[in-house]
Amino acid sequence: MARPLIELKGIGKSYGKLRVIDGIDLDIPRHSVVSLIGASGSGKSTLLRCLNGLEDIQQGQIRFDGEVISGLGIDHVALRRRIGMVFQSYNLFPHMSVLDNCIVAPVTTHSCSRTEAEARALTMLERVGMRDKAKAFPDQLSGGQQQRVAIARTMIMQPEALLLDEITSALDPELVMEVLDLVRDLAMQGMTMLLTTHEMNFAREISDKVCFLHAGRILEEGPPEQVFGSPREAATRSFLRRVTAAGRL
Ligand SMILES: Nc1ncnc2c1ncn2[C@@H]1O[C@H](COP(=O)(O)OP(=O)(O)OP(=O)(O)O)[C@@H](O)[C@H]1O
Repeated sequence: MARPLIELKGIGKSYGKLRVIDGIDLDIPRHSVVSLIGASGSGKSTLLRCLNGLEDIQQGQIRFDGEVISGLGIDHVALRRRIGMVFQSYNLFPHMSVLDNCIVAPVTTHSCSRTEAEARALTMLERVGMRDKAKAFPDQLSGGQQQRVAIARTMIMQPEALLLDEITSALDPELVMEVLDLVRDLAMQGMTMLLTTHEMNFAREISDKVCFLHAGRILEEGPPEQVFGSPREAATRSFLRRVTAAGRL
């Protein structure tokens, strides 16, 4: 069997006495989409942040394409080129045009020349339907458009995997679909993705595997039809009842 692109083994993470990640094992095969679901505070974002080195882990090991990427002596700049991350708040630089936002990382990390970065950025902006806004500034864009630019900006670094942390949570409902459509396209093109979402129907539709996190552990994982259709654990059922009542499933 092919080696998973991302392998988490026995991951543990605490903030002081608060145990936030409590022994997580997870394999993410290349070209697959894995969704983390669970109540607020269950550790979903923290796990993503541990993966691209924004947080240290205290136990366990993370491998990316077989290479250990947790612990001391890791080049996080190089790592973040390989593992892109998109956040709930788009984090675009307000004083820079869309195009400049997209080229700032490749140019400052010298991963390519300005000319090449601009060419790549325009191609990527075309792909996310934002090429005509290349000269616009972030405050001239809707939230959905800003998030599409943020995704383009990450994709320009040609990452091998994408971490998406609640990328539609800050959006008005009518803008959610345009961002989810883009993520769906990336999945169809074979991008490996680990995402956290409160959009259960989206997780159900797009994921190869869904993991239900509860108090820092993966309490249940499986194909979406199993986790959503016939959850084994009482806590999963209770969570799904709550999201159904809230109209999210
Ligand atoms: N920097 C920090 N310092 C202290 N505690 C933190 C920090 N970041 C997160 N936590 C705590 O860790 C726990 C897990 O937080 P995390 O953001 O990973 O949850 P989550 O499942 O992503 O929640 P949500 O769905 O609300 O985004 C929470 O109890 C949170 O308060």
